[in-house]
Amino acid sequence: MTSDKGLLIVLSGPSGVGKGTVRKEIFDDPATTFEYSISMTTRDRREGEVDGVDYFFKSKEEFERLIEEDKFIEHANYVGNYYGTPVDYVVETMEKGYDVFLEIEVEGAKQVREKFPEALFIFLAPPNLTQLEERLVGRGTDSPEVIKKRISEAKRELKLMNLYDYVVINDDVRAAKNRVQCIVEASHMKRARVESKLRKTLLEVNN
Ligand SMILES: Nc1nc2c(ncn2[C@@H]2O[C@H](COP(=O)(O)OP(=O)(O)O)[C@@H](O)[C@H]2O)c(=O)[nH]1
Ligand SMILES: Nc1ncnc2c1ncn2[C@@H]1O[C@H](COP(=O)(O)OP(=O)(O)O)[C@@H](O)[C@H]1O
Repeated sequence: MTSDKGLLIVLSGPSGVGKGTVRKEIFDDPATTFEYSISMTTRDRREGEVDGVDYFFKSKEEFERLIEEDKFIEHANYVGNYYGTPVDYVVETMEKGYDVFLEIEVEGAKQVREKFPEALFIFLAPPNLTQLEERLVGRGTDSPEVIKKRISEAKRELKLMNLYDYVVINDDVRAAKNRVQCIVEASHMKRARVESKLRKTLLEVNN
């Protein structure tokens, strides 16, 4: 039985759909009880970002050494930089009984599914491709060529959404945050019900 262990929650989806925005909304809510796993990356620190808060910023050499040492649950090369989820923090936090939340791109989520099939996988989807493109343009961080590439990548990624446990449409940030929180609550209730049934069956078998 695993009831003492925390749940691993994975929020993923195409670039520009609003993963970072929804994640921030979730963690700005004092009612949120899950722990955020801070990723490691080799990308440059942006203005206002703090090492150890937004990311652990690493050199390429250091990141590759950590890959060699098997220190990641998953890692991916995204637009020329490495991103990865540190294994120790996630495992230790779940062992203590806390839920751990990952906000990662689609390739990384695929790797997590292989290692933690019991995790909760939530795909954040745009209301439509036009709005996805508008968000990428509106964010102002990518050139028109990069946006074109991200849209074509998004079309491929959207086809994978049926592999997830839940799809949340990010039409409104607050609504999407609420949906994610409800899904986590529901998953806890479902897990408790399954474990209670298992316990009953075990009692019957043992008597
Ligand atoms: N696979 C993986 N992806 C990550 C991780 N951390 C962040 N990402 C994803 O990497 C992508 C780029 O993140 P970032 O450079 O912060 O840019 P932005 O989110 O597009 O502003 C986003 O889709 C994040 O969800 C991680 O540990 N592993
Ligand atoms: N529900 C929403 N409605 C309108 N704009 C949104 C919504 N969610 C996010 N955005 C905007 O879309 C852009 C991309 O969001 P971001 O969180 O950076 O995406 P991701 O982390 O998935 O790449 C940002 O400019 C953000 O303000």
